[in-house]
Amino acid sequence: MKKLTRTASGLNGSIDIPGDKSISHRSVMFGSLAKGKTTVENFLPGEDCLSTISCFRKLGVEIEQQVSSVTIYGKGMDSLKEPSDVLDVGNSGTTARLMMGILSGLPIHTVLIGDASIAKRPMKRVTGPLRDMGASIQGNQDGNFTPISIQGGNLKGLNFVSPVASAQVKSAILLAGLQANGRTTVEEPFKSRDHTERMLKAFGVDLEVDGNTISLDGKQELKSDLHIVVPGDISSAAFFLVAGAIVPRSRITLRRVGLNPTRTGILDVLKSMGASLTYSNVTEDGPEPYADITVETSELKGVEISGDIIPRLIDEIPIIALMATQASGTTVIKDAEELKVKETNRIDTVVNELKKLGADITATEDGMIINGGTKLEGAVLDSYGDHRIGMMGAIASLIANGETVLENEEAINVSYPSFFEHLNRLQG
Ligand SMILES: O=C(O)C1=C[C@@H](OP(=O)(O)O)[C@@H](O)[C@H](O)C1
Ligand SMILES: C=C(OP(=O)(O)O)C(=O)O
Repeated sequence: MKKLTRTASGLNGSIDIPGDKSISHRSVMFGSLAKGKTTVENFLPGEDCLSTISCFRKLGVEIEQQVSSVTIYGKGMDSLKEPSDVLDVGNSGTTARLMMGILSGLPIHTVLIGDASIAKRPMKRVTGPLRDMGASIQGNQDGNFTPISIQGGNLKGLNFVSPVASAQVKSAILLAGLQANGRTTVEEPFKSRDHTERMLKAFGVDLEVDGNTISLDGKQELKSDLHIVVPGDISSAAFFLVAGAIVPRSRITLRRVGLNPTRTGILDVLKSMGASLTYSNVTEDGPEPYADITVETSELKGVEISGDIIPRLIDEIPIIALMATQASGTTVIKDAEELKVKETNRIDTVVNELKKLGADITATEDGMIINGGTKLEGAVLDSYGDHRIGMMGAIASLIANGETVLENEEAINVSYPSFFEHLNRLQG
């Protein structure tokens, strides 16, 4: 339980945004599949990414980790060994689904488990197509839920049209395709984050991207000796971007924020709502662009958020909803039913927690409607074990009258272990 209070003097100063979670996971995964050494700088030492390291260590990969510096001594895909223990993905959907793609291509037997939240997240979206490629997969409710066991190997390429815009689905199928006989193609309805495509290319994989369709030939090797610099996670920066915009008398700079266009929906929304943002030190020479972003207290107005922008800001919807409570007019969020299958049902948990603070917010089938301009009152909030709901509550406390209590705040360690340290620094 954490007691939090309103910030009187505004947020000021600057922080280095910790490494991107999606890119950190992939650096360990692809480094483990490559032959040779991969070094990673600004790795995110969050619990989710530590789960990925632990899974690959159990598969026999030597990985050194000192906080945000990681070295992976890969020996190629064929060297991954059948583990004597289950692989525990903890709270991480990305670890679960991408691992399933990798494990399906290997001639070994593995069992994947996770925490109580993972046990409720649908896996058929990956186990279905992986079975079609030839993997033998068992699991609760016909392979939809963990525990899931996989006997992989001897896959054939697949032409897969995904019903959801999901980078986890896309990546899982491509990682299986990399080990399959023949060509694999994945098409998605809208473009989801493309870190897998960018990093596989950096590892020397030949892959073709045509709009929302990605194809690759199987039996390709990943080249090694790569040094990966992970940019700051825009999904973590989002909490402070919104805090800077809604807390009176604020001006903060967030350093080296990743600006991959498949992730910058939050910046488009901040801009259309009227937030003041300035960019400096823009760096575009690596596979992933990044920059420093300065945000100041701003007058905000409500907007509609729907369609192809949704996958570009899916994890930012909780904090966008809080921002909308402080904007004039109404904000409508549509086409976001994927929120229901995250660490919690984020339509329900966002609406519940913001209502406790006095917000005028209504859940809909595929999103929420927020009437803004509300003065929030302190309340007892819960993260429900969902890091993003916890951080939304902590940022809300900065503008709510009186005291706010946050239960289960430790969930924040999943993606942002230094969150409260950064918040204290900006509070001065
Ligand atoms: O591939 C990834 O790293 C992720 C993809 C997204 O999930 P979906 O693929 O389920 O949309 C996102 O919500 C998650 O935080 C990370
Ligand atoms: C949905 C998330 O992650 P994952 O799917 O990897 O658990 C998230 O970080 O908000």
